[in-house]
Amino acid sequence: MALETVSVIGAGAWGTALAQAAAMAGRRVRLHGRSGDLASEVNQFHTNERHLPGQTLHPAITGFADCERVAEADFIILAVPAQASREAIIQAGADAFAGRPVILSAKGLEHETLLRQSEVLGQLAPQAQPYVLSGPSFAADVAAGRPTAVTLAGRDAEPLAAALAGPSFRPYAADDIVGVELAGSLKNVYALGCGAVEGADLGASARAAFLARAYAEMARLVEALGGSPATLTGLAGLGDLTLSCTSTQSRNYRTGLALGRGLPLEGIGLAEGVATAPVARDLARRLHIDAPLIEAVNLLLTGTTSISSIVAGLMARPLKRET
Ligand SMILES: NC(=O)C1=CN([C@@H]2O[C@H](COP(=O)(O)OP(=O)(O)OC[C@H]3O[C@@H](n4cnc5c(N)ncnc54)[C@H](OP(=O)(O)O)[C@@H]3O)[C@@H](O)[C@H]2O)C=CC1
Ligand SMILES: O=C(CO)COP(=O)(O)O
Repeated sequence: MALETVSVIGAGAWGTALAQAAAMAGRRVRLHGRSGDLASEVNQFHTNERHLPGQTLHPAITGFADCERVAEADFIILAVPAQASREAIIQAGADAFAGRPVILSAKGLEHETLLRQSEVLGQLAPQAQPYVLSGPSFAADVAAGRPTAVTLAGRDAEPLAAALAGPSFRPYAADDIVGVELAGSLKNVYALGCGAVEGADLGASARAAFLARAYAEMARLVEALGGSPATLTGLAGLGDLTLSCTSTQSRNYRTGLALGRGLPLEGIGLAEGVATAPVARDLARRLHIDAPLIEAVNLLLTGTTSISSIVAGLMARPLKRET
């Protein structure tokens, strides 16, 4: 199957960065945003100042203002926020995805339906060939050509990984779509928690403890939901959890930081963990999986309980063996 041209749906930070990576890998890229102004900016000035300020885009990227002609490509990358994917797929039309590899790159679970991104795609466009791209990768780093390694999961993912690989972007092929999707979504919830630990000045020891117990909790959930805990040892698991739980470049971490400090959340931008946290909590409860950190982050987000009470509750849980 030819993999020369790619349509990227969503011209935010991540869609534009992935467009850049694909162009650097030698692909011809169609970048589909919602606004005509953005398409003109990409085509005239090779920039996307709103979402990737200061970055010059590769000349092989062409901007488009709508989703109507996404099918004019060998494969598709979906890069709108998780809660907008359904709308974006419907707008493009199921036929656009039929028989094509579709790379899902949003890191979130759908509110109300509790679905993973590949399940949403499967519902709306069952003929699409789903792949999931995840791992430790800030848009600004990828777009600027800083070395980045990610996981690309799906059936026979190697050719697609090769189509996106460049000198600074290294996708590793994998099989476990469920584990990779869950890891990418859940790390955002834990990044909110780690940010709050930092914001409330609970100390580096507390943050490391949160990270380690988050990893254990994530492994329980991934296994119960049909993914492989082994996936979590890789880029999409440990890699992204570490990045997002320790870097102020992460919007989820910064959102948690602001919550921990009792500051307003304006200006931080999209934090997928806020919408995914209640979904993760509902999935865990439904499966009777012990997920105290996800419960704690949800409590934090409701704003009804102080951080010190949340922490006291966690520390007072019955003692248990570590594994
Ligand atoms: N930024 C990053 O470093 C990374 C982000 N991701 C993931 O990528 C996903 C997107 O994040 P990111 O690009 O950063 O977010 P941004 O806020 O930068 O951009 C979101 C983009 O989606 C568009 N959009 C929003 N709603 C819709 C809709 N209903 N239909 C079509 N387009 C829509 C927005 O359009 P408009 O501009 O018109 O509002 C915007 O272009 C998230 O799930 C995130 O977790 C993954 C790895 C890294
Ligand atoms: O997923 C990311 C890095 O891998 C981006 O994290 P944020 O969405 O928290 O900024």
